[in-house]
Amino acid sequence: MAARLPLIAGNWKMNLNHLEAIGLVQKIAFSLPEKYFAKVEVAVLPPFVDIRSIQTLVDGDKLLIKYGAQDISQHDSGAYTGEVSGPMLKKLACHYVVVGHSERREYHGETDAIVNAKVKAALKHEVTPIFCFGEKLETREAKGHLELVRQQLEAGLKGFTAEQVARIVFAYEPVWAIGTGRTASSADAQEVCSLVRSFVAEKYGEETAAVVRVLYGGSVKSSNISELIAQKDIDGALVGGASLQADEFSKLCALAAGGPLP
Ligand SMILES: O=C[C@H](O)COP(=O)(O)O
Repeated sequence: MAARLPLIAGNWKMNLNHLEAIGLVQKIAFSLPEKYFAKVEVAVLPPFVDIRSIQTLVDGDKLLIKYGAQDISQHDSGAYTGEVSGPMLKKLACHYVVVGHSERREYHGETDAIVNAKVKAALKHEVTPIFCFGEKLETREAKGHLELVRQQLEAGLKGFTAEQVARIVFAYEPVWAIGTGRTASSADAQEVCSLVRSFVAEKYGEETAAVVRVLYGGSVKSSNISELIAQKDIDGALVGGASLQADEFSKLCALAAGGPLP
């Protein structure tokens, strides 16, 4: 199986203005010297208004930290008030964009079809989509999580070729574990991440399945990252709350890199 570099992506959600963003990225960069980046890819996903400042910092100081956005429009341009397009993100040299986060699905009515269109827009403009999916608590309790995730994958990937799927980062985020302090057990997370890889193998071939990265997200912290990342099919984490604290996030990234702690 091809080696997959772990990815730790910090989704800041609606936190930190552009000045605070600069401070946080500087602290993370200071804590994580170059040697860590050979073993883990580190990305921050700030609010749109912070991205230009982070780009300037990363470029100016030649930082190895990557960055991206939390959403993308399915359209390239036009009368879509409040939206930000793929070409705009590309121009800011964004590496990643989160698509289909449960908070967008829940609060902004994003359907699987919209998520599919947004993943497509990201791929078109060469910004790597971090495609999110996952079940709510009632589905998990009814043991319907594997079927639901399969449906979300079918719908989200509709119409894509194996070459396109190979460029997607998958993120399994059980909604009941987001911001609740309740992490899925590593076995539960592995069960779904393994399903994702099998699904990709079945539909797009073993080679594609071997290269795609599958992240887990939901109350990931420095205290649980090692166990999660030790699972065969978990290639990193999408981190919310813990990505807002420089010390905690740097420690988490260092552990994902296999240490030593900064
Ligand atoms: O995108 C990140 C996830 O929603 C996880 O957030 P959390 O780490 O605060 O639970």
